[in-house]
Amino acid sequence: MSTPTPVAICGSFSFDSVIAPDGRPLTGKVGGNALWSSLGALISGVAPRIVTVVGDDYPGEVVERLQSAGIDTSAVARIDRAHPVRLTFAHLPDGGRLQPVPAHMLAGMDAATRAQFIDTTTDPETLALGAPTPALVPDAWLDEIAHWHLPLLPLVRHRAMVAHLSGARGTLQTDCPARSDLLDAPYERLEHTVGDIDYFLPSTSDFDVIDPDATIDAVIVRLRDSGAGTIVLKAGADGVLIVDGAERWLVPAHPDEPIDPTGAGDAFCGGFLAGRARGLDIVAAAALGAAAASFAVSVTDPLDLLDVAPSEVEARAHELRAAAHPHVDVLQGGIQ
Ligand SMILES: OC[C@H]1O[C@H](O)[C@H](O)[C@@H]1O
Repeated sequence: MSTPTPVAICGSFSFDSVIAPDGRPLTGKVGGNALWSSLGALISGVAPRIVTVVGDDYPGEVVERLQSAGIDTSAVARIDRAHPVRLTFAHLPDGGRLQPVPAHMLAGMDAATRAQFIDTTTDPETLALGAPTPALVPDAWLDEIAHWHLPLLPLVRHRAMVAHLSGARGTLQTDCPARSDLLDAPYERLEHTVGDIDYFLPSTSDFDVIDPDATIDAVIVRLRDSGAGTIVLKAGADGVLIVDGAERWLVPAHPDEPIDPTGAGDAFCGGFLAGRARGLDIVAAAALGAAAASFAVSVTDPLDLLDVAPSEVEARAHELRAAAHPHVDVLQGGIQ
């Protein structure tokens, strides 16, 4: 493997309470899009640097274990208040996901468990408190980092970070900004930034909010008309659709019965980032991301990914790369 170039991830850490697909409540888990995507990169062979914010009740052990595993946590900022980002997810047996968990799904739980299912992200102010700001990015990194990743951020923060990092040396990949911020005028809001993003990594559930009545092709065409570069569309169990210039590829998902799908999309983004840092072509990078995601769905505690050997991820990525194929249907009706 050639020496990877340095990568950085600027996103959130969180506490998550989840209803797993089998109905089990899993409460107070450490999580966050920056945590899952960093671990996705790590098990894909590249230790990233992280920019994030943690509250004073966030377990110090998490940051220490990441640092010991080779992840640079020097730009993790501690704030003097309770950790602001708490999310709740219900993963449905059919692969769907609800966030926050609706009240009727909490009805049968005891009071202590139910109390863990408070979701702070319905308040955009709280989400922004836990999100990184441009000022937290060390100046030296603007020259040193070859590839940046921004996981989901509130729209205002996403814009500020894209503006800051598009002037940096490295390439920029981002997830979709928070869907709740796109509802009124999704294309207009995305138009501000998509032209500055080298690799845009939304999911089909983002597309459902961006344009619920349109086909996947129609959304892609519209985003491309707005200046989007390469689009890498995460489609859950249907795999990943890559639209890169005139080329379209479909990378299948590894067939797993997920124990807890929380973090899969972010682990994909981390693996994809690692693949690019390792100089892989875009299809191989997506296969690496899909392999990382398949390990993420098999754990409930993200830190269990520290026990996954990059060679295991690599082997699975090879299988997925071999099964990837050019995808022409996107021009005719999408992958739905
Ligand atoms: O990818 C899932 C992660 O994104 C959100 O930030 C949640 O907190 C969760 O841990």
